[in-house]
Formats: sequence, structure tokens, C-alpha cells
Amino acid sequence: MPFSSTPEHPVSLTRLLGRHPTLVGALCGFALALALAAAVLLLVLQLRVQEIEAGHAQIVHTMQVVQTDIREVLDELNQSYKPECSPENLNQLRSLLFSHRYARDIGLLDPQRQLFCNTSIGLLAAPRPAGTGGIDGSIGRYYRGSLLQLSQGAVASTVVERGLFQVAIQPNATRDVWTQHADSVWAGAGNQRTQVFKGKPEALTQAMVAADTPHLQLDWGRGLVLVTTTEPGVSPISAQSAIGVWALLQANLALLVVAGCVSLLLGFLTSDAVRRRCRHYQSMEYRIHDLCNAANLECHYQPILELATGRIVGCEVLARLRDRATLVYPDQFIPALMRQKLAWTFDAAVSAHALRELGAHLPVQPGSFKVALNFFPHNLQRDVIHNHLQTQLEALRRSDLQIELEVTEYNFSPEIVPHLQRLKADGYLIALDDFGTGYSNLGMVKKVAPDFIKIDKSFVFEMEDVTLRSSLIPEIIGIAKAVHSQVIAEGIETAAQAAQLRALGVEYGQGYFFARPMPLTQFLAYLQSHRNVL
Ligand SMILES: Nc1nc2c(ncn2[C@@H]2O[C@H](COP(=O)(O)O[C@H]3[C@@H](O)[C@H](n4cnc5c(=O)[nH]c(N)nc54)O[C@@H]3COP(=O)(O)O)[C@@H](O)[C@H]2O)c(=O)[nH]1
Repeated sequence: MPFSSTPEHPVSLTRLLGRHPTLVGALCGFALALALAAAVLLLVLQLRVQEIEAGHAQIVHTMQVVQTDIREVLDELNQSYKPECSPENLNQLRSLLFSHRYARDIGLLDPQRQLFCNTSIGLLAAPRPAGTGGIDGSIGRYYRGSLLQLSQGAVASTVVERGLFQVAIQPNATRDVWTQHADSVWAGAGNQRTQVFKGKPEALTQAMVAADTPHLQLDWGRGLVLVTTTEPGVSPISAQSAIGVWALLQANLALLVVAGCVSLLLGFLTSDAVRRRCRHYQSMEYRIHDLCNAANLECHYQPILELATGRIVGCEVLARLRDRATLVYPDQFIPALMRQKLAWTFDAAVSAHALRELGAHLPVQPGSFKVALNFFPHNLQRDVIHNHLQTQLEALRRSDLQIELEVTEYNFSPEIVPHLQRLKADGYLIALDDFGTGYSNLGMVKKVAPDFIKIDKSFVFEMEDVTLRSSLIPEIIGIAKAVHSQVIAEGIETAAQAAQLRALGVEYGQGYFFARPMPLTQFLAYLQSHRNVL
């Protein structure tokens, strides 16, 4: 709630951002552009990974089909057949091969595990060792590159051995699917792991990890993303493919260029929007809500002197708002204050603050001491003003303080005349401020018969140059005399101006020549020193 006595708001993040709008805007825009570009790149990568995963799934599926086929043969051999090389047995074994697509040949082992007979050529000329090494799989022990004795010669094949039987897998049963969908295929687990297919150039396939790997792995050094699919059931089997990031970028160059341009455009638009938002946070329109807190309100007092004697007869209350180390002046905040409809809250807070301060600290003055308060014209409603000021004055019990209400000539309208008349009748002094800047009708001025007419400082500033404007000062004094008002000249900055105005018959003056508006402690010290001088 503005001008409540709640503690000052802490500096908000929005205010901090507002101090560097261009930088914050640029950073946000850059971050967005980067994020969008990265998102597109990740999407492209993700699509490629999905494509590879689908290929790997086909490899695993094909190998499972092959394995199931071979398992059935081995199951049947171990359950229903004897490892005998008799023609009848061999014929039965051959007919078994017909019903199993991936089984190429069946070999028979003697008790010393030597291969002595097979379905292709029958009894071998000499038994030969069944094989060394091998990989343990769930359906038997696999031997890669075993030489299969066929009637037309020997062929390298993978055989699976269980009990005293060996089944040779059709050469190239899985090769096509490997070639098409993987760069490298590994079989076996732990130290038995063997590379069963090597597709890409040596250097690349060497990079493929022979140990268990995560599904996705980044090789920063070579700019590769490795995709590994491991299926534990099939011996186990791992299919690996490498994505070259640079090659991926090249393959999607057009898409990435478009995405980059869109990202830059969005980044630029974001930067502009953020910059504008940050500027708004720094604007008075936004800050006024934070500033309108009782803790930020400061009243400055500018003495008003009798020109003939130099006696201080009163002061004008001028409000400032404190924004940390800096003071914000009325010209800076009044427009925003008006737009945010805080005019009455502000005037009420200033007058209460000033009267409280002066009432508590200003020594009781001999005679009366005028306290000139500025009110926005539409706040000059008799009942509202009177009730408000009476409440303040009753609490003070200072009969020496006399309130002077200032209304600018510029805003002097027929609607406020009755209010001013009543306020005057209530005992308040009325001052017509900035006189000469508006076009008030003399009849209206007469009706109010203000106690004071304040000559606007713009007339005083030009006195030494004797401009047309300054030549109007005697006219203004004449009008004041005609309506029985006393004259206060504002903006006196030199001794010459003060002397000239005094000679013209101006009774009172204020301006930097005497003193600038100042905080209470300084104002009290000024009053004290001034009294000593007089
Ligand atoms: N409704 C309210 N209006 C207020 C209040 N406090 C101020 N104001 C209005 O803001 C206007 C600007 O005030 P400020 O910036 O404080 O300027 C005043 C003086 O500092 C300045 N001045 C005084 N002497 C001299 C001088 O010798 N030279 C010079 N260059 N400037 C000087 O003039 C302003 C006072 O003018 P005026 O009000 O016409 O007497 C101010 O005009 C107020 O209307 C508030 O609390 N409520």
C-alpha cells in the first residue's frame, strides 16, 4: 500500500534487471537462440539415434530367430539322436536339417570331443579336434570360423556345440542385417567378448567399446556418438553404430541453417522484448509503486523571507522521494504519480509528514510561521483538505504554525473557487502559485482574493536581461495590489534581483540566493544562524 509505514521494499530482481536492459536483453536473446539451435541439433541427433535403434532391434530379432532355430535342432539331437555315423542315422539327421532354415550341417563328436562324422560327407577321413576357445551362449558353445567340411570343399562357419553334437549355422545367415544396420557387432560377455562383425573402417570400429557400455556414449575427442544395443539373451549380443557429429551436421545442413536463422530471429525479438521489459522496470511508472512508501518520503523546506527586513516568515514544503542514494525530484515522479492515481495519497502523506516534523522540531516562533503546502488542484476539496489538516494540527497543538495552501495559476479553475473561498474562511492562507504562467481571469482571482500571489520564477530569472517577460513584473504586482494580495517572488538567485523586487514593492521572496530547499536538520540550523545574524 503506497505511503503506508511498512518497511522499505528490498531491491527487487526486476529493479536489478532494469539497470542493465541492453545487457539483460542481449543475454536472454543469445541464450534463447543457443537453446533453440541446441534443441534442433538434439532433435536431429535423436531422430538418427531412433533410426539406429530400429536397425539394432532388427539385428537382435534376426539373431533370436536364428538362435531359436538352432536351439530346436540341438534340443532334438540331444533328446532323440545318438552320435552314430550310420547311413540310417545320417539320413534322419539330414531330414532334420530340411525343417530348420538356419542349420547348414550337423557334426558328430566322439567321447574325446573329436569331430568324426557330419551330414555333408559322412565319416571324415580323420577325426579332428572340435575347436578351442568359443563363446558360452544360452543354447550351447559357439565357435566362430570353424571349417565346415562340405562335399564341395571347406567353408568357414559358426557352429554351436551341445553334448556330442555340433550344428553349423548357415554362413551369412545374419550378415546382411549386420551390414545394413550396424558398424560393429559383438558376441559374448566379459573376456569372451568377440567382435563378430566389423563394418566401418578399422579406426572407427576400434573405437567401439569391447566392454559393457552405456546405450549412448559421447567420444568428444573424435566427435562421435556411439549407440550400443546389448541383448543379453543371445550369447549375449551387442550391436554398435557410430554417429559422426560433423557428418550429421553436414547431412542436415539446410535444416540447421534454417533453424539457426529462426533461432537468431527469435533471439533478436526476445532480446528486444526483454530489453523493453527491463526498461519498463527502470521507468518511473514502475518504480513509483516501490518509491511511494513512507520510508522513502523526504520533505525539504525552503525559507520564505520578508524582503525589507530579511526576516524568515515561513517555508515552502517541497517533497522528494529517496531511491537508495539518490533523491528523486517532483518533476521526475509527479507525472507517473498522477497516472497511477496516487495524487491524494501523496499530498496527504507529504502534508502530514511535514507538519509532524515541523511540529516536533521547529522551535515555537514569535508571531506566526507560514507553512506553504502544495496540493494538486483536484485535491483542493474543502471538506477533504480541512478534515485532513485539522486532524494533523490538533495532534500538534502549535498555534504558531499557519497553513498556506498553494494552488498554481495554471490550474486555477472556476470549480475550485468555492472550495478556496471556504478554505480561506476556515482560516487557511491561500497563495496563487506560478502567477503569470496561466491565463486566469481577473474576476476569478478577485473572487478568491488570495492572501498571496507568487510571481513565477521564470519572470525573476529574466530580470537582469530586461526581457519583455520580466517587464511584466510591475503589471503582476499591480494585479496583486488590485485584489489586495501580498506578493511573493520565487526563484530569486541574486542580490540584484532581491533589491530590484524589493524596490518594486514585492513584500516576500524565496530562492537560491537565500537558501535552497533543504532537509529539516539543515533548515533548523539555517533558521538558528539566520536569527543570530539578524
Ligand atoms: N502537489 C505537490 N506538488 C509538489 C510537492 N513538492 C513539490 N511539488 C511540485 O513540484 C514542483 C517542483 O518542485 P521542486 O523540484 O522542489 O522545485 C521547487 C524549488 O526547488 C524550485 N526553486 C526554488 N527556488 C529556486 C531558485 O532560486 N532557482 C531555481 N532554479 N529553482 C528554484 O522551484 C520549485 C518551487 O516552485 P513552486 O512550487 O512554484 O513554488 C513544484 O513546482 C511543486 O508544484 C508536494 O509535496 N505536493
